[in-house]
Order: sequence, then C-alpha cells, then structure tokens
Amino acid sequence: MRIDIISIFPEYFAPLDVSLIGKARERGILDVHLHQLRDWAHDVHRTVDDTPYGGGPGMVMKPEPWGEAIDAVLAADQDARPRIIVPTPSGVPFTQRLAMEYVAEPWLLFTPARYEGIDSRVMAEYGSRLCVDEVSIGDYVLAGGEAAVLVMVEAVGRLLPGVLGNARSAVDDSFAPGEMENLLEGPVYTKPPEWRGHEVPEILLSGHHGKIARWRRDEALRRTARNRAELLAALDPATLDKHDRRL
Ligand SMILES: NC(=O)c1ccno1
Repeated sequence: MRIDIISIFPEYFAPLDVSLIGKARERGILDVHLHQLRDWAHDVHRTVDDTPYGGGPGMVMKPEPWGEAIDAVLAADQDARPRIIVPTPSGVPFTQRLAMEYVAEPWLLFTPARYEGIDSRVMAEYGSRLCVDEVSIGDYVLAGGEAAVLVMVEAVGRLLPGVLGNARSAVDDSFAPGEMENLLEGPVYTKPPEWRGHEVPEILLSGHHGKIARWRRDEALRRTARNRAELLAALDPATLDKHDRRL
C-alpha cells in the first residue's frame, strides 16, 4: 500500500517511523510519502491561506497550492488513482469497518487541513474524477487534520497482511466486522496469576476453550452495556444466542 500525505507540518508524522507502522515501512509493506504543501506556494512567504469570502473568523486554505500539490502526487503514478481522504469534524465517522475498506485500497492520499479548512473548490475539482472522502475521527475539533491522519494510518496500516504478528488479533478487535461488530473487547490478563491480591479469573486458567470463549463473549457484552449501551441496541439480534439474551 502506498500512502501520500500533504501537510504544512510533515514533521508531525515522525511517529510513522516507529513501532508497527515503522516496521511495516522498513519491510516494504507500506510506502509512505510526505509532502510539504508550502512547496507549491510560490510567493516569498509561501502563503497557503487567506481570509474567508463572506467574512467570518479564521483563515481558509487557498486552492492553488493544494491543486498543484495534489496534481504532483497524482503524477507519481499515471496508471493508478488514490482514494483521497480529507480529515474533518464534518466528515463521516471513521470506524473499524471503514478502516477495513481502506486497507483494501492500493493508494491513499490524505489531505489534512489547518485553519478553517481547505477552499471547497479543491475537493469539488477532484471529486469529479476521484473518490474523495470527508472523514471524522470523532465529534471534536482538532487544531488540524494531522493527528486524525496519524490515527487513520495506524488503524488501517495495522490491518495490512503481515503487519500484526497474529492476524487473529484483528479479527478479535473491538468493532471488527463479524462476531465483534458493535461489541467492545472484554478484559485481558497475563502472568502472574495473582498480583497484589488480584487473581486472574479462574476460567482463563482452565484450558477449556469453549468455556473461555463463552466467558470472553459475556465480558464483551457486559463491557459494551457499561460503556457503549447504544452499540448493544445496534447488535443484529440474529447474532445473539439464548445465553447472550439472558445477560
Ligand atoms: N474530528 C476530526 O476528525 C477532526 C479533523 C480535524 N479536526 O477535527
């Protein structure tokens, strides 16, 4: 997978050099290209923003630098087209299901904005011939889209084949489509069996895989009911067995 990121703060993406994503890049599973938007701002101050038409607070990012920057990225591979992802509080929710949709894409282009956002004509220009998604990582406003890009790149990159040590981990994730969709993962434990008077639940030491699976699902349902009751309401009743319904 190729990922391009255009930003006025490319240094913001240093975390993509470490941990799982860093190793995926070293192993050639993920190819990340960072671009400084100001390289396409040609005035002496390398200006990328201006006052909003119609008045109002803040500044809007100018269309010209963005248009030249996106054109330059697209020119990197004339035979392919990236899916463009615009991080914004005004976007569709970023979910595990959307992460799984993105991991199937060969090329993603992230366009994190600053200020009040990017002149709307930019994505109108590219939306006529490319897939352009406005995506939000949550109902809050950040100083810019860069942190949202880090979140999405990690959520998508960890799903790439070969990145997680055990592919099963992604299947058991909270929200993973299938058994765990709309469910939160339950509690996890490791050695020692007793720590400061807290013992690991006996069932987990039993070696009885069927009972352990049942216990884990019960705990997932309980945690979901406690922390995200609205997700329980969204559970497909067909996926609940008679034991689930008794909880
Ligand atoms: N909530 C978000 O995804 C976001 C992106 C930029 N600012 O906020």
